Amino acid sequence: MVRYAVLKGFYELEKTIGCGGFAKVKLAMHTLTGEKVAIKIMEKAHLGDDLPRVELETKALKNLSHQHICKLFQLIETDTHYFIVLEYCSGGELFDHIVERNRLGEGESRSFFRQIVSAVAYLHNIGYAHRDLKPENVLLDKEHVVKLIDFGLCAKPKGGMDSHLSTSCGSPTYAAPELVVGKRYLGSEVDIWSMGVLLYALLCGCLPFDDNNIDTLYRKIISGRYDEPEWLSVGSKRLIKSMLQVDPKKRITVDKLVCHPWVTLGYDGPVNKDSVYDLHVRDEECLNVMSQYYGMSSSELWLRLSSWKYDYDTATYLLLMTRKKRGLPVRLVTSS
Ligand SMILES: O=C(Nc1ccc2c(c1)CNCC2)c1ccc(F)cc1
Repeated sequence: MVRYAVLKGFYELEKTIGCGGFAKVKLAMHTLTGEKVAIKIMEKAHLGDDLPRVELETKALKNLSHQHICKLFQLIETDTHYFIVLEYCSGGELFDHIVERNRLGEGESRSFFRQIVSAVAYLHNIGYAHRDLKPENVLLDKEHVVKLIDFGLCAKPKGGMDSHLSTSCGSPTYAAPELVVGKRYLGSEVDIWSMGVLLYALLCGCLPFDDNNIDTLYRKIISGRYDEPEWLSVGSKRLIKSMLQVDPKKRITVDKLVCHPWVTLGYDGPVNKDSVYDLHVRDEECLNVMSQYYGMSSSELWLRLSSWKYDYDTATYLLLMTRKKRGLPVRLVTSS
């Protein structure tokens, strides 16, 4: 097991649970709370021009607090590595869940899709676009609640959500036509297209546009033509069609999506895009447990925590709050 000195005593590293392009994700245990976390480890020397993505992701994650977005607990930088400590999503990738079952029924697809729409609507509402929505970036926690990850390509256009972007990014298979042809595009519109691809994958168990040859794949995306398996209901076909519109101006908007008839069928209303958490809430019980351990007053400890340095104290506090939300005892593991 490769040891990282900076983590010693704070996290116990366990197995590798993911290997992305420039990052490795390892399961770990936060020593003071005993809680499982996922640590995204990146070697600076291997990052090259991907370095700005790390800064973008960490900057975004510090501002995001939503029940369907993977939580950031701590940021660690050494001379040679970045470590991003995140919420562990023990249910793994939604993609694997779909493949295991071949495809999902409408009810289960709708449940997952509503959670994805909730997270994306929240992002757009605060001025972010994800820009890399794909099944691999939709994880499930142990209760199979959706958690969006990988904000390495998200954008917060300076001019707000109505100003165009031009960086070509994301995976071609899920990329909108305007992105693929290199036109300037709106982050919100490409996210809608990618969610259309995600919904298709949920309901059909395959991708609407797929080909091993990249040029053929581009041609399929730009054509906007895809198969409609016979098991798709009229309602789901209509919704997918409204999202996979080649002309971004004809594409459904997220405000229409949250109250679309197919999305709300069987539910008592539109998708709730608000976060159920406030970003930096003061929780007396968690503060008391930590202040006893640190031998200082709650107010003194809150003074340190409320600057949100995303250091080990931030991680301890946020993980105690996670335990509390799960109805687990709010306690620290003092015996070493
Ligand atoms: O928890 C994560 N991944 C994860 C967790 C559990 C399992 C997997 C990935 C994949 N195999 C099944 C079990 C995870 C969390 C945050 C992140 F940015 C990247 C990955």
